[in-house]
Amino acid sequence: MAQDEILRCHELRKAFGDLVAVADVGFAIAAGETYGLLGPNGAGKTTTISMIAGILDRDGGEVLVCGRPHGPSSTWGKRRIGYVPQELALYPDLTARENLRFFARLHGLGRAEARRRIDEVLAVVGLTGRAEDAVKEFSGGMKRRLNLGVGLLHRPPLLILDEPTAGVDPQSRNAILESVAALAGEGTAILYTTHYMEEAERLCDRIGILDLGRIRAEGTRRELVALVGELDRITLTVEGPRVVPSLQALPEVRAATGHEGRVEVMVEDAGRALPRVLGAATDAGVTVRAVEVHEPNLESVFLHLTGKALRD
Ligand SMILES: Nc1ncnc2c1ncn2[C@@H]1O[C@H](COP(=O)(O)OP(=O)(O)OP(=O)(O)O)[C@@H](O)[C@H]1O
Repeated sequence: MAQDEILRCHELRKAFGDLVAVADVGFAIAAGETYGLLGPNGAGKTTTISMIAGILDRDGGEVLVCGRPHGPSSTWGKRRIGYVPQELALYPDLTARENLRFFARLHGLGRAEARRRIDEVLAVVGLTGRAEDAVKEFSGGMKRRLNLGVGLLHRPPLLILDEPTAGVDPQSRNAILESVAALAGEGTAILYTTHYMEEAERLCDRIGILDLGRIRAEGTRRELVALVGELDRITLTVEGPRVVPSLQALPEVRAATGHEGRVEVMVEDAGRALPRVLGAATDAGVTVRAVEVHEPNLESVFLHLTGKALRD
């Protein structure tokens, strides 16, 4: 095990009757790393993380939390996991602070420690100003933020989030994404499931693409894009002599075409190629009026790997 490895799972399997929900899933997450499980509805995300959290019996495979085997009967592992389910687990008649106090007691936090920790958690999820309000008066997004706060009370080294932004307003979504990034910055290992590719791209260091209960590919966004052979596209709006032949001569350029003052250049890595492309254009005596860079996203990777769109 790598020294800072917080989670490792392999060969996870789960069937519901004849339906194989998770066929063979494995990955590892280090401290401070955010791992995204990206897949459409029904791909097996919730089933996978429920087995990892130890709230669902698995048919096969292994889960190690901080190096120790973990399962439904392991309280050692559960103390190291903060699991935030899709469904809200809050008492609507209690205030935010009272809810947190209740769950802090369940975690066995002492009175003084609980008070300190509740204040910290309220700040992390951006609800300090609403701490004394009853949860039934909260918006859906605020309830989701409090739900996240409950999962943080015991300072778990591993945080598991099941589509934490599904159906929340943009302000709460942003607050949740910022909280998650801050927690990762403090060293928490985060397992994040989503079918929003923008969130996976923004938050996750590595992404596993899950389809029909299997991880079809894994890596950083750039690695995944490279894996399926997608290229970046640079579009130049130009004035002046023909520039396409000198662009085609650059080793970074896979293809270049031009039409009516617009030149399309295909490259592997736009960030690296752009200075050379602009330099070649200037050398050819061309004035560049505008530059646009289009990087292929995870949606196209997903389509490539599975033949279907992420969102139905
Ligand atoms: N308790 C259950 N009994 C029977 N089938 C189940 C059960 N839980 C999940 N399934 C099925 O297993 C498959 C995977 O479901 P799962 O909830 O893990 O997917 P998901 O990727 O989390 O999807 P979503 O984004 O909709 O939550 C689906 O076909 C689902 O209908």
